Parts: sequence; structure tokens; C-alpha cells
Amino acid sequence: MSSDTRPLLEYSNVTVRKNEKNVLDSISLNIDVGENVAIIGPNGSGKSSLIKTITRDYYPLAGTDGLDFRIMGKDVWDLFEMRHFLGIVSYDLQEDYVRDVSGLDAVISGFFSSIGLYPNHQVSPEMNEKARELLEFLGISYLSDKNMSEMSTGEARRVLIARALVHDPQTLVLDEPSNSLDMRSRHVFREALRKVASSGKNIILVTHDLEDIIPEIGRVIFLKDGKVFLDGPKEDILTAKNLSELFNMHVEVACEKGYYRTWIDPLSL
Ligand SMILES: Nc1ncnc2c1ncn2[C@@H]1O[C@H](COP(=O)(O)OP(=O)(O)OP(=O)(O)O)[C@@H](O)[C@H]1O
Repeated sequence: MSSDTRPLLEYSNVTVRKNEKNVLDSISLNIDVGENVAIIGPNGSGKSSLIKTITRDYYPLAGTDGLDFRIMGKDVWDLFEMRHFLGIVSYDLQEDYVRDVSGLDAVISGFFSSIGLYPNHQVSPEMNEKARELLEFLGISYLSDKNMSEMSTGEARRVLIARALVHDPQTLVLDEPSNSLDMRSRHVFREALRKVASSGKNIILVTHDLEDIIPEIGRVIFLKDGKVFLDGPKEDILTAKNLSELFNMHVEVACEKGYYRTWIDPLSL
């Protein structure tokens, strides 16, 4: 089988235990290369833990019956090798970047998987050019010389998308990307994501906000209490009934021009 026909993710019976708690509980999940997926769940449902299994920060309980834990057909990964097809943008990463690093250097640092650049890093003209191209692609060339510590949250987050794209990965994984962005910054951020998706890359997006589900995302997975609660085409999954069960409250939902929004009927509380 050629490498590009193998599923991106093949998980079966993945249980992750931390401090005597199953943070993921027997997760079975296949995601194919080429799929754009949103993973939705309330606080504490296991979304970040799932991402941490993808980045190999968390490992499943060994010896579980029927355990599969493969990415692109392999269960053991050299992280340097993995970054060529997986780009990760996480909230933790943004916190690490509150420092005096220019936007351009922050992007270039993606080549070294470091936080900022150091004297031992040999930056080639190609790296420089690629980083500038990515900043331009995302419409943020104006941030090249600005320090990350002086950028707004939304600006810094777009720089981190550019950083995650330096190795031209097939898939971009984003953990709660619109957290603490205002309405306009959310819109600008989502437009940047749409641009990435339209360029042929896949998006795996973790969020608790349905408005993050850009029209290019076709599949939705609900996580609840560390388990896959529902999984399928977004039109089937994103119903008021399903969302109400996921969040344990009466949720209304509407879809307009390809975007979803939810609200809570105060009379139902
Ligand atoms: N290293 C850990 N040690 C102990 N408990 C953990 C650890 N990692 C996660 N948990 C617990 O596992 C559960 C799932 O956490 P996780 O961060 O994956 O949820 P989440 O869906 O991303 O939540 P949020 O939306 O609040 O970010 C939570 O109850 C959390 O406290």
C-alpha cells in the first residue's frame, strides 16, 4: 500500500490514563488523509488529550485488547519525521511565544522546532524565503518585524499557523484556535484557515465553538467523558438534539451560508 492511501489516524481501543483517571476511554477512530474534521466537546471531554496522542505526548495503556495506535500506518514515530505531514497549532505553543521574537523569526523557528531562533541555528536563504512566502500567503507580511510579545492574540495565532506550515505538512491540527479572539479576529482567523484548506491541506480542528467549523469541514466528531459520542457528516451530527445531549442542556442550532451558530433558549434552563 502506498503511503498516501494509509489513513492519517487509525485508533482502536485507545485508553489514556492520567492520575488514575481515564482521560480517553477506549477511543476508536479513523481519519483519512484528505478529510477535514472538527472534534467538538465540552470542557474536560478529552479534546486536548486526543491531540496529545497525535503529537505523541500521551500514549495509550499498553496491552489493551485490540489496541491500534497508528498514524500513517505506523505506531512508532520519530517526531522530526512526523512534522513533515503534521503541523500543530496549540494554545500551549502560543503561551511559549510571549517573548521578543519577530514574526519572521517565529515562523523560521518552525524549521528547528524551537521557540525562537538561537545562534546555533543556521538559517538558509530558502528558509527565509519560505517563511516570507507563508506570511504573505496568510496576509500577515506586516507582522514580519513585529515582536510576538507585541502582537494581538489573533495576529500571533496566524503567525503560528505560518510556523506550522514551514515543512509543507499535509495536515494542520489546531487546538481551540479561536479561544480569546474577538469577533473580528475570529473572522480573520477563520478566513486564514479557509485559505489553508483551499490550498489542498487538511484541517483537524478541536474546539467547543461551532462557529469555528469552516464550510470546508465536512465531518464532525463529538467527544464526551473521554469517549467518542457521535461521529459523522456535519449535517447529521450538528442537530439541536445531539448538541443538547453533548452539552447536557437545551441547545438550539442554525446554519447560515455554511456556518453554524448555537444559542440557548433561556426558558429551557
Ligand atoms: N496529565 C493529566 N493529569 C490528570 N488529569 C488530566 C491530565 N490531562 C488531562 N486530564 C484530565 O482529563 C480530562 C480531559 O482533559 P482535556 O484537557 O483533554 O479536556 P478538553 O476537552 O481539552 O477540555 P477543555 O475544553 O477544558 O480544554 C479533564 O478532566 C482533565 O482534568
